[in-house]
Amino acid sequence: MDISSILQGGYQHPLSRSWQGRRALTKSMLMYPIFITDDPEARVEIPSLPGQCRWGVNKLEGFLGPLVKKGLKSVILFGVPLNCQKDGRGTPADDLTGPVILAIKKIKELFPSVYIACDVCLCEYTDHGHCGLLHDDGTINTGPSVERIAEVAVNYAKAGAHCVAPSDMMDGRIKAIKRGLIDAGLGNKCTLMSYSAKFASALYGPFRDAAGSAPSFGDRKCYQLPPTAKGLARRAIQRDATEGADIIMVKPALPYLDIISDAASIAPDHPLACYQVSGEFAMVHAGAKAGVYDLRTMAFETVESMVRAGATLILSYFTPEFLDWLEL
Ligand SMILES: NCC(=O)CCC(=O)O
Ligand SMILES: [Zn+2]
Ligand SMILES: [Zn+2]
Repeated sequence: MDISSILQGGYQHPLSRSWQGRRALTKSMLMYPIFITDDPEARVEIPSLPGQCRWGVNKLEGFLGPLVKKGLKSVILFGVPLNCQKDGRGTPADDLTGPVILAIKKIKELFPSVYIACDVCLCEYTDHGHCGLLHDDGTINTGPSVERIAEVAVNYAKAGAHCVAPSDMMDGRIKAIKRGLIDAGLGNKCTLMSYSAKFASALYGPFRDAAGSAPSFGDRKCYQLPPTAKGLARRAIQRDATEGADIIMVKPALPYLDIISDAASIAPDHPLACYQVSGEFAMVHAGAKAGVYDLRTMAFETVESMVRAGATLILSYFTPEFLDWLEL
């Protein structure tokens, strides 16, 4: 089967079907990013992300149960391995006994209605903290990086993930992952959500504290997009749509509303996601704490601006609050 022939990966689940239409903000448009660590009993607060914790798999029932009751529809999992041997190729990423694969299975068993996406990247699992494999001189080695990232994505899909979401920004990974899913018989069973336009932003700081994924040297400017690069973002969105992405994502969200709007016109027939990242969430909280505005009003204003720009799916740490605030 050819890559461009596969559409069913994007609507195999009732929730991913709902993302194929456009509407006002509802609970089903929110995807909650959660951090899973390898101590099964962990519940460790993340100081820079108010109200967010690193969770062990044995705590997921107590954590997610009340949210599912309030209408939580989907989560995106980030692995935070603290007790594993990291190496140059991110071997622990798809360890069958690692936190992500265990959490996929646990959440499926406990909450079969919850749609499970997995962030796919190597930075949490490599000893150098970069998102791909490196040459000896420290630059990205694209071919083997793409191969490894596709392997991890397919292994998450095999473990039962409804959606795999590569955030590494290596050229060619969307095509390779789609090919890998098709070859594994999962092309029509797993959604491929591409972090297509991921900018090298100052807003990822709290996430890097949470996930322990700051690079040990250098930065990510050679693979994440320069904040001024509207043209590159448009080309990346176009390319990923052509390479077989089922959902396009823009990240961060608030400083890049123009890119969200561009994506909506470049790929009008795809669901469009945006990620209100850790630094955006922390900013909304900090402003509210300083008395600049009301937290709830500002949370709505930011997320509704993303919907207005064209987003149909929003990854947000405010998801638990929105489940209280929204009727539907
Ligand atoms: N792949 C995830 C990130 O790089 C950061 C997200 C955030 O700052 O919330
Ligand atoms: Zn990464
Ligand atoms: Zn990342």
